[in-house]
Amino acid sequence: MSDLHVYDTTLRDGAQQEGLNLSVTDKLAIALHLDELGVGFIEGGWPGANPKDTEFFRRAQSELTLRNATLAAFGATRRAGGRADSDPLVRALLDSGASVVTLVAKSHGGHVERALRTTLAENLEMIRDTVTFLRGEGRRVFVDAEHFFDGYRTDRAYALEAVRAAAESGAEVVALCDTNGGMLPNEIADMVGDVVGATGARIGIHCHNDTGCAVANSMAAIDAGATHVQGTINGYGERTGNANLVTIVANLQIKQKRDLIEPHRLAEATRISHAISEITNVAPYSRQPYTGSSAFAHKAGLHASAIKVDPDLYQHTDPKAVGNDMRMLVSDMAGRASIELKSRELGFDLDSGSEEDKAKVARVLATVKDLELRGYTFDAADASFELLLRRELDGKLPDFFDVESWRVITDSRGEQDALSEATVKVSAAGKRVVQTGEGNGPVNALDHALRQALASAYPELADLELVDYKVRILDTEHGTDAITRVLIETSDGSTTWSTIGVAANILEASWDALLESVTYGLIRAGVAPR
Ligand SMILES: CC(=O)SCCNC(=O)CCNC(=O)[C@H](O)C(C)(C)COP(=O)(O)OP(=O)(O)OC[C@H]1O[C@@H](n2cnc3c(N)ncnc32)[C@H](O)[C@@H]1OP(=O)(O)O
Ligand SMILES: CC(=O)C(=O)O
Repeated sequence: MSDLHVYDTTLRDGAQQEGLNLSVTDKLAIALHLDELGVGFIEGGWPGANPKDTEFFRRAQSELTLRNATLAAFGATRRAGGRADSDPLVRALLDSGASVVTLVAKSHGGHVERALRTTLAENLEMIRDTVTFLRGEGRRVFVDAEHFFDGYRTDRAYALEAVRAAAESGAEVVALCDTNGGMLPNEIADMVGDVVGATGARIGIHCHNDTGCAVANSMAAIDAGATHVQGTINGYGERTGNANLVTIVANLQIKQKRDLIEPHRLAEATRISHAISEITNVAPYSRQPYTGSSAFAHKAGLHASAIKVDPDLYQHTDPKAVGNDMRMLVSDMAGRASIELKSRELGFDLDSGSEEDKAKVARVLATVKDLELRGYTFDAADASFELLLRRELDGKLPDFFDVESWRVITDSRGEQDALSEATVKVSAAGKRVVQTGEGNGPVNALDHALRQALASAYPELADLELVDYKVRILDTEHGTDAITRVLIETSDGSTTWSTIGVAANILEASWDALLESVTYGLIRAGVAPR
């Protein structure tokens, strides 16, 4: 295994992201995921700065069993003019019970004078005193040299003195921080190379993504001699975020063949990245390198036709290495190969080379292109594509129910919120049902009425839930005559699927998407028409 430290700061710097708010229980759960991923260090927060982080470290001592990682407590050097042994925040670091303490220290002369409002000499003394004290108390100490690169530009000698002060006092690592995130890879490489040579200290790197270069900057620093890298899961962090640690690890491990974490752990990266998104309640970024749902999704027909021969022709690596999957997207950019591969993904073999299969593929392709011209978008509605495919292959879909009519009214009374009421008339399992349903909007009311009407024939529908509803007006030049596209996302508790409806009338488009959602749900549940 490589001796490069993989240091995660999701629970501290990641939690500095706007809108991201973690409870102690959330933090404990995320720590377990990070440990499973195989990171070396987990920075849990700043004990003493807020009761939540203090509580996290208290509970971690009895409730958190880490198999791979070491927990680190983050804090600052002692206050100017004080003493480390009596500084309440430094003492809180000791009380946290963490065996590793990471101290943020100033390394930029301008910040010392303007933000700390103390002298350059006193700042060096704050570093020495705090590191020495914590080392004396048996802690491993890492130092985060804040604003290092900006400081190096304005006063290289002082920036290096700060690194030496930390290292000579016993800091095991001095992580150079691009705190404002404004650096570029070539500058970082030069500066890190210089610091490694000039100080002999073990150097780490901590980058923010304000230039969109956080990962590239971290990689450049490692190339230049850094042996400790900090980052966060999903690139969470203040402003535009921190370096995405999974991207860095995957790059180093897959592209540069450095053994950082065991391959079976890297193969859990996509699942863990998404599991952490669930806890943070921040929607996963689909275009995230390696772990995003679009990271290995292919839309263009030419790509699909080459991928049919060999996936490596249009993929930089095997998605399985990070636990992701290749996906085919079907749209008006599809070709025959896209349909064949997507069908295979859905469990239909249209790839035999027979004339019959070729004709089916051509028919599906023509239908997709025609519908896309009329406003459909199947790459966002996988379930509707599967229904289209089944319709084309079997001639029709299973005859679960017949719709006689539907109607919806919305009324507003005085100060009360507007309420919608829908009536649907359907036949299923040999019975005609007239059912009303209420909702806070017309689609919600239609969804309730439809599923209640079908409930006795298909109790399986009770598990379905409409989780997202998106409307887009196409061709807005025509004002109210424009076409409406509705995408509905439905969940059965374990899986979600998307269906589409397109019509001049928003309710008709919504109704069509709802019917597809229910039909797909019944097929998925393995139900036969009753
Ligand atoms: C670059 C980074 O992201 S570092 C991590 C930043 N994270 C956070 O700030 C989140 C947690 N912070 C907090 O809860 C609070 O800011 C606390 C508890 C740390 C301090 O709160 P307060 O005592 O109310 O001080 P306040 O936040 O206004 O100012 C910070 C103080 O720390 C001092 N300080 C800043 N950096 C350092 C440092 N590296 N070493 C020592 N002191 C420092 C500042 O000069 C200021 O001192 P002052 O009170 O004498 O003016
Ligand atoms: C320490 C830290 O988070 C920074 O300088 O960005």
